[in-house]
Order: sequence, then structure tokens, then C-alpha cells
Amino acid sequence: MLQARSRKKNTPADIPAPDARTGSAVRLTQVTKRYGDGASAAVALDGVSIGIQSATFTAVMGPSGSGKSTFLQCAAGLDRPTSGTVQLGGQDLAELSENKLTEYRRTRIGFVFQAFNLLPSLTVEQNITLPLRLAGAAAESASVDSVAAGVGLFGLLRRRPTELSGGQQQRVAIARALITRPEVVFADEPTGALDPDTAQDILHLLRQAVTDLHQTVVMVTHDPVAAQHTDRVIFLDAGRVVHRVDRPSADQVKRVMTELRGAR
Ligand SMILES: Nc1ncnc2c1ncn2[C@@H]1O[C@H](COP(=O)(O)OP(=O)(O)OP(=O)(O)O)[C@@H](O)[C@H]1O
Repeated sequence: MLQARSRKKNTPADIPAPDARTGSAVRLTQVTKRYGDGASAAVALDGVSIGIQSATFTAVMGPSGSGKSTFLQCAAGLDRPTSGTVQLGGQDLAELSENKLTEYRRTRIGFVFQAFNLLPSLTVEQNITLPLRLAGAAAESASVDSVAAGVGLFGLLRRRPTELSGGQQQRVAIARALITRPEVVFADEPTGALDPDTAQDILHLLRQAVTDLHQTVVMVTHDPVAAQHTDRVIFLDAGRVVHRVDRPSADQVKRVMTELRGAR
């Protein structure tokens, strides 16, 4: 069970608190992302406006090329939209310089990727605490132990990533994403490289982070079974939000995906 604990004071003082007015952890307003110019331009996001409520688990789905990765990249401040605004924790990301945006991502946003993206030369403990150390904040051993125990890694802190299973490596990535108590954790196909049973364990962990720690989690996935762990599925097609399903079942999600693929 993940343990709730107070938000650490490791964030820059000039960054505002979550968007109390809307309750949104992330808000995209008329976000368009265009790659290239002229006849060869690709519109990956086409006027997307959506708010993602704090302390919810959201899946982003859609056919191949519908704009899911671009959505995640723009919402997480990894890429800048061509037009429109992204607010995260009440901060308009366009107002941040590149350096401030990097600092913001490090302290206020957590990332979990399909390929785990751990540093092989660091121990599990060092991987988990890396975002704190990069931000110049001390890692309290009690909080590291609590996060590690919460994701089922207790006793493995001295190991290196190569000495862990895929599921254990993804637990390290989740602990690393949670250690700063970010505004939002963005997960890009977090179960894509795992067997079905291990994938279920990882999805339960992400669910617990929302339920027990009131984290906001946004996950891109192709998997209807993964989506049924979430509170809401947002469906993209041709760069637009075309459908939403709350408290989704895998069958509902499959139906919508079949319709979207059939409509192409
Ligand atoms: N760097 C880029 N340069 C040019 N076009 C791009 C670039 N990145 C994405 N695109 C285009 O933007 C559209 C959306 O791509 P995106 O990767 O966001 O879709 P996706 O839904 O994540 O796809 P998939 O499920 O196949 O990963 C596609 O038409 C893609 O070809």
C-alpha cells in the first residue's frame, strides 16, 4: 500500500499552486501542433481543449497516428505547441524559459516510459532519488524507504537495474516519478514491455498512486485492459478529442476503438 505523506518543500517558490479555480491539474486550451510547413505539414493536434482533473487516472487512446504521443509531449512540457496554451498546476508553460521549463519538469512532473529509462550505473535508490538530487534537494531516507516500500521494492535498493526483472524496473521508474510528489505523472505505454500479470501489478500501482496519494496520472496506452483501470478514457482521432468514456470497461473501450478504426 502506498503511503500518503506531505508534499516536500523542494519546489521553486515562484511556481503557483494547482489550479484551484478549475480543479484541473492539466488544462489544454485550443492546442494545435503542426510539424513541418506547407504541403508537407502534419497537424498532429488540431485545436485540443481539455482539462484533466486533479487526483484522477486518465487514459489517452486512439488509432495509430491520432496524436497520442504529441498530446503527451505537449501536456508534459516536453514539446511546445504551435498555438494554444498548456497549463500545468496553474502554470502556463509558455511563460517559462527553457531553463525554467526544465526545472519545472524535474520537480513538478513525473514520467514513466515503456522502456523504463533507468540509469544502469546507478543503484535502485540512486535512480529513485535522482530527480531530487538534480533539483538540489536532499533525499530523506525515511521518504525513500516509504516510496520504495510502497511500490514493492524494499530490500532491493542497493541493486542495479540490470539485476531486476522488467516489472521491478518499472516499479523503480514509478518510485522515481512519485518521489517529488509531482502535479502529474505522465506514463507512455507503461505496460507495453511487460507480460500481462506484471502489467496488471503495475496498473494497480498507478491506480493506488491516484487513490492513496491523490496523484494525477495520465497514461497513453493501446491496451483496453489497461484502460479499464482508469477513471476516464479520452479518445483522439486525427489530432482531435472525439470521445470520452468514464469508468470504462475493456469491452466499451474496444468498441470505441473498433469504431474509430472502421471510420478511417
Ligand atoms: N516529428 C514529427 N515530424 C513530422 N510528423 C510527425 C512528427 N511526430 C509526429 N508526427 C505526425 O503527427 C501525427 C501524430 O503522431 P503521434 O506520434 O502523436 O501519434 P500516435 O497516436 O502517438 O501514434 P502511435 O499510436 O502510432 O504511436 C502522425 O501523423 C505523425 O506522422
